[in-house]
Amino acid sequence: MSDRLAKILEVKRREVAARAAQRPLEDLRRLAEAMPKPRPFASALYAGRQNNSGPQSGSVHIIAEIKRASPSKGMLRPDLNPAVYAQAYARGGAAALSVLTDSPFFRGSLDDLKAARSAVSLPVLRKDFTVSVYQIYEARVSEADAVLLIVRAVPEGFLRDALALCDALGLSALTEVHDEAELETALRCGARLVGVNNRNLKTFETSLDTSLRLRPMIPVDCIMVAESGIRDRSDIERLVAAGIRNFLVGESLVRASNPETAVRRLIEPMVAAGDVRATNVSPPRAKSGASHHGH
Ligand SMILES: O=C(O)c1ccccc1NCC(=O)[C@H](O)[C@H](O)COP(=O)(O)O
Repeated sequence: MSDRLAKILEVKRREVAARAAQRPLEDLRRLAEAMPKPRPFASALYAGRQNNSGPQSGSVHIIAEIKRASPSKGMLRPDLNPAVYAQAYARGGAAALSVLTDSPFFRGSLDDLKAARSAVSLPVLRKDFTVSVYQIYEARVSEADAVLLIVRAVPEGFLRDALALCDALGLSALTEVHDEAELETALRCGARLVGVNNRNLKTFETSLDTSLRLRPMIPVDCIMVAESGIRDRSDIERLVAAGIRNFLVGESLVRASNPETAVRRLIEPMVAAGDVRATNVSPPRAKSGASHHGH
């Protein structure tokens, strides 16, 4: 794999091995198994039938991301305070949070995840490059409610085992794919929460067409999340029109001058195609720290 993801994975494997040398897997496993139950992550998202399309069926659910930097864009917001952002996203009506815990490429940490999670009552995804079960136990011990599993980053056998482990620990697993073959692998391994990454991890280019192309292949009993490259309301509307309801949004929220308003703007009720856009639509009222999306 001679691409940009391969370099990240090389660093990640070394990093995890170094941590495992400090704290053995067995210790971490015991701690993880004694943790209180995670917050439900998958059920905070829209789980309606994926073929139930049309601009007005179902609401928009945002997984709002916390990241200070990224490999594709460099520094985004180096002084970002995770607790402050978590509260702003929750007030804006986010359904869940995603926190980058990778340090070398995203300037994140497990402490960021803990700070964000303890500031709100939303479920939180540990966004990292999972290459070892060690990181899944680590996520649980750090109170994550969900982890990311990137199909392209791991062998199929590991993906199957990782999904089973997440299940046993009560963690949701967001299984990320970028093309048809990866989607088939994810489904074969039992993934039911599927993230379609619009970013090509070989080149870092993004195209919303990836989500539009793969959406019809997602079985109706799966929850789909469109990830990456979602800049504004018009991008959401384009994807909603194709029946997509769950979105993972990072850069555009982190860069926004007001992250609370930025989330709210993305989830405002849609008007039917052809209608004149209402200018006085009231923003949804979300209690601080709680998702307004009840299921
Ligand atoms: O964001 C990157 O540059 C990146 C590069 C390589 C691997 C992963 C990367 N991002 C992780 C993510 O999944 C995104 O942060 C997430 O989907 C949000 O994307 P965006 O809204 O485009 O920030």
